[in-house]
Amino acid sequence: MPSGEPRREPIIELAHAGVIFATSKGDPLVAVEDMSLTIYREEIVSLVGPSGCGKSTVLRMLAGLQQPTSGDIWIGGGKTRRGFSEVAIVFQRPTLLPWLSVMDNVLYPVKVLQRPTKAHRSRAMELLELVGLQDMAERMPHELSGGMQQRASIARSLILDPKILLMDEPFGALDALTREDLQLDLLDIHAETRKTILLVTHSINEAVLLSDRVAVMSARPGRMQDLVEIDVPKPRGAESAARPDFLALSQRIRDDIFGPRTGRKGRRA
Ligand SMILES: Nc1ncnc2c1ncn2[C@@H]1O[C@H](COP(=O)(O)OP(=O)(O)OP(=O)(O)O)[C@@H](O)[C@H]1O
Repeated sequence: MPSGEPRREPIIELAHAGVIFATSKGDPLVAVEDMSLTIYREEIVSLVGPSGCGKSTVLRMLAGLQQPTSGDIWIGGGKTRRGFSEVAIVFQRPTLLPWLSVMDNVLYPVKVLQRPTKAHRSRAMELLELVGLQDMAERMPHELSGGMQQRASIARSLILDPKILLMDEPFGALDALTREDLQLDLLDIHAETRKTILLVTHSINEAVLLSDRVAVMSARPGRMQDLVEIDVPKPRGAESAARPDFLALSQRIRDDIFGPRTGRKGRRA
């Protein structure tokens, strides 16, 4: 590392982590095998790979929702999570509680722990501003579009000030234009909050646009296949996708997943 560059501090470490499920038939299913990856504080890392390769399983391990059956996981330097504030997760579907207003949904994680204070309310309002929903605080979830609901979910995920945001295909259920909008908003949210973000996505373009590094997993059993440093200059925007370096990185990831193209018609090998 060149002198003068800040030392990168690991915040997530997967060391030879694996998960074997018992299927309903009783057979073992190796979902993730020998997965090692270090993620540094304030990074955005995307996890990509073929369907069923174990991306969500890795995320669930880091969220504490799935125990590794082999290997180890460290979060924030410890083997066990120290509290709610370390990790928050955003799913593909917004998962707002339909009987609570947007403000009360954002405050919900606080309410599970204690009575929200004035400071919590003003923080919730700041977060709603951050995601562009400041005028929607008193609305009910059904009055919001899908994109707005996902913005509210992102605001809610930040209310306990987690160190790490785990996002499982967070824009996968949105139309293409809303998706683009939220991708760029996520870059703004990251610039403001400096959270470490691990993003599972099926979109190579999204991974390259948003990430510092892209971890490519092999087909099941999922292992680390490639770790791609995304050195496309920041700040990035929609126009970044036309840059030759962006296109070359996207192609490398595509080749990792599908194999290189061969022949005049560009068929895969
Ligand atoms: N609870 C479970 N019991 C048994 N098998 C499971 C369980 N959860 C996941 N699997 C299997 O583990 C493998 C990995 O699943 P996972 O959802 O992690 O993959 P993924 O890469 O996120 O998939 P996708 O890209 O399609 O969302 C799949 O074959 C899946 O069927």
